[in-house]
Amino acid sequence: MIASSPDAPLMGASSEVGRLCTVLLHRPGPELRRLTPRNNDQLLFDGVPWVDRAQEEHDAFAQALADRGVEVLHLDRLLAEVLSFPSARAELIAAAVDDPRLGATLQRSTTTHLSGMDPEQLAGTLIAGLAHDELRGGRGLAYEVMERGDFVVPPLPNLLFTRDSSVWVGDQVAVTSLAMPARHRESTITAAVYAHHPRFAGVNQLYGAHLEHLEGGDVLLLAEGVVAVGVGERTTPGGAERLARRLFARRLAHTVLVVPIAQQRATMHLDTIATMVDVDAMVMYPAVADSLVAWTVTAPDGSPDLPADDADVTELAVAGPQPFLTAAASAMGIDRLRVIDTGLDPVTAEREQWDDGNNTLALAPRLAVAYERNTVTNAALEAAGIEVVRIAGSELGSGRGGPRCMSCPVARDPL
Ligand SMILES: NC(=O)NCCC[C@H](N)C(=O)O
Repeated sequence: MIASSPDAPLMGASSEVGRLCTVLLHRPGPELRRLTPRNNDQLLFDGVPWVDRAQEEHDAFAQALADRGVEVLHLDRLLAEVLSFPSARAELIAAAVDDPRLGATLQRSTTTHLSGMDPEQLAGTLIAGLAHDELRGGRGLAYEVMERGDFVVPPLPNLLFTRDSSVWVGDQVAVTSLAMPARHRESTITAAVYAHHPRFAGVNQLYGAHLEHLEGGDVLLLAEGVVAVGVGERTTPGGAERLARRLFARRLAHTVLVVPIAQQRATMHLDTIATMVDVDAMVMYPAVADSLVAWTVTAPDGSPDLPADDADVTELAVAGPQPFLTAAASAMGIDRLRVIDTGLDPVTAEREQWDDGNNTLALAPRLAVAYERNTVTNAALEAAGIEVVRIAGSELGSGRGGPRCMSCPVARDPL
């Protein structure tokens, strides 16, 4: 039986750079072995990774965090633990078969199959998926018509990128609403873990998987009370607006900067082009540094008591657009937000942006984890006084995500 620890540290985060205390990771497993040249595009990978090496790289990432005093939580273990609770099992099995491809008969036989599993097996199957030929006792028209290699329950190879399916703001957690069909089910897992695991007992959920699309990679906590939200391929303006209302209603932020980003794979999230490495510094793709703009959203004047989360009648105050760097510095109350460039020349910058050179994970002010391959960006970071913890990512990077994407901070010290 699992129990919450009375010694568990306080949870929550109010910045990108406060000392990282606890982080949620997911070690890639059998779900990555499902990737083939036929399905990798649909499953949002740019290739077919060498899984053993990806696991070694991830283990080294987790170790680098642990070596610096960070408590590492593993999503698959938390999931297996909550699957000992009947309500969590029922929720997650229902989510796994909630797929219009299946039809009622196959949904029933899949539910029966999954219900017979112990928590460990069920956690493994919810993540790695269930192929047609692994389903004993499958029935129904859809089952007959499917090919042997088809998935009754598709795998979740992008669970590796724990950043996107939940994000903490203050002491609350936003379970997000992922835009791409290949990732929808991920947030049913994070929602169940936060709702049922004793470790998170009493934590308020700030957002939900059924709401407008919002992904954690688009949410940057620039400073206490100041949240930047990228809108583009993944997060919609509607998602940014809903999050802003909720942050204001719960007094978790006073300003939300809404930042349009190009709707393309290379810039799928705001954290693919910029991340914080110090209280007043970001590493940023230089090609966007001058053109990036922000709309500044604040709670309406004279509303000290915003009534409830979704008081949709409340008009938010919206100003802009302004250059992002100007709007951010002003909201953060600093003279200037310093920018460290990814790359040196435009071609190197483009290559290192693609390889997640901007996607750093700060462990504390001026201490960040980065992929070793981005040598020019890392040298620029060091020249600017940032200590860089280098990790290998040749295989992990084939999913197009770096150290920030692969981590969800659960607790950071306040600055
Ligand atoms: N925050 C991030 O940029 N996460 C990386 C997500 C990569 C994943 N293959 C995706 O396309 O969603």
